[in-house]
Amino acid sequence: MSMLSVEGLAVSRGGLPVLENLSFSLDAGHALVLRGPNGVGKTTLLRTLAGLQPSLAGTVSMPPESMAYAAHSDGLKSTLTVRENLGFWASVYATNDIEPALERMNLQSLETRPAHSLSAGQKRRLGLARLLVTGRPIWVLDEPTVSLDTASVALFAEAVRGHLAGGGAALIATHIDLGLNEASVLDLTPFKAKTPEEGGMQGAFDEAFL
Ligand SMILES: Nc1ncnc2c1ncn2[C@@H]1O[C@H](COP(=O)(O)OP(=O)(O)OP(=O)(O)O)[C@@H](O)[C@H]1O
Repeated sequence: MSMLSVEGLAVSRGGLPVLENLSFSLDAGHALVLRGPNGVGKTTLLRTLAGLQPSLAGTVSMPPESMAYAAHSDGLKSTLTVRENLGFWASVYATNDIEPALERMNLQSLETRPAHSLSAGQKRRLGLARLLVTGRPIWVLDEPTVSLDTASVALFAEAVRGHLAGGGAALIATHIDLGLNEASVLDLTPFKAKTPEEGGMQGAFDEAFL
């Protein structure tokens, strides 16, 4: 059964249509990676799914309050420490235990540091740790690995695997190889679009390896 179902979706940015006729679904335990060149509309699609802007057409179905969205910005409170930031988000989402998130994103040694004093990659690890305290099953992630070093990318990929193994799902726009061999790919590159007759779904949904 699908956690997220998108049918005939059309999205716009700055008043101009960007993508149209997108249909795909995301099941529990699965990850879908969004690919496509700069400007094709990945961020616009994710913003629309997250409810930050209206669609032009189509439907998006998911259980209420099931999505956690991580945009380009880390959404951190700069004067709060790492631990306080996660505690803040845990209170927003009414979840309790932040220890697994601290551990999973390797933040224990930084927990007393104010967020403004962190490096870009450390901030990004904290921003991603926020996902773990939301308790939300559908992760929608826009370029989550920006600023991360190789070890942190692997840490993040492991966190995604853990999330999927726990029955969650993830939609991830990324230009890099996350090493998630089990993920499917939705390639938005216009010339790569396959017709249903060629074996593709609407939106050029294509089973592939990363
Ligand atoms: N704030 C904005 N106002 C108007 N147009 C915008 C705005 N942000 C993006 N656009 C335009 O909307 C289109 C889709 O942009 P979008 O950011 O969704 O692409 P993307 O696939 O996420 O790109 P990237 O890989 O560079 O992040 C582009 O043509 C872009 O120039």
